[in-house]
Amino acid sequence: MKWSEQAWERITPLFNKIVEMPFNQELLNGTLPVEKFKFYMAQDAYYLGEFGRALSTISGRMEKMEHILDFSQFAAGAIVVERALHESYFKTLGIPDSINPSPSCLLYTNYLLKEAKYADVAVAVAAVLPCFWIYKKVGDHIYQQQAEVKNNPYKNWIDTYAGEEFAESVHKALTISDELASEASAKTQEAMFHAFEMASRLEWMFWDSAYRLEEWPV
Ligand SMILES: Cc1ncc(C[n+]2csc(CCO)c2C)c(N)n1
Repeated sequence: MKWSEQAWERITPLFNKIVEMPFNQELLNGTLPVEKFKFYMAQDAYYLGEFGRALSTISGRMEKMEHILDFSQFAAGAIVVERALHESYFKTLGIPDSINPSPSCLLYTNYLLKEAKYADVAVAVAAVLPCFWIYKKVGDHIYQQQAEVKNNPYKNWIDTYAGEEFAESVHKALTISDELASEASAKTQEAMFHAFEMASRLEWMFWDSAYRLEEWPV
């Protein structure tokens, strides 16, 4: 079995929980309170900037030229999405430009930046993979079901993760993960599973924190 197939098996119970989260259910049926969507958007803009930085770091650590190019294209993709958010949702929803990251957002981005810089590069790739793969799977799930929902105010957002271009990036990220895993020691493969599971858990926390409008306790 491929590394990625085993990795998905490990997070399947968590993925099922993610799909059932109130944030995603209400996004899908269009009833998500706009305050929660705004909070999510603002935090996601911060996330995307840091995610782009982590992808650039990984790009520079890659051995194969093709992988350097792939990861720099992923990095550019994340920043382009961030820019698009600013041009569309930030203006229409009135989100301020300066964003303080929530505890969960900061935990997630700092975890990715730490892995990108200090972990074995195969482990760093495993840490950024849930961002691609879980969004693709959640996006596909929501996209299929929302066809029945009329006038969903969140339709444009849902559509961004159901596109062909995004599907291609996910496929590339998966292929690279499996290639690096096949060249890695058993110990490194295990560390890759751990990073993949940790980042998947942090994806759950990111949605949960948006739904709770998470604040710093002090
Ligand atoms: C918390 C959070 N996690 C994942 C994504 C999805 N995502 C953002 S950029 C990118 C790759 C672009 O090349 C993907 C898959 C998100 N938006 N927010």
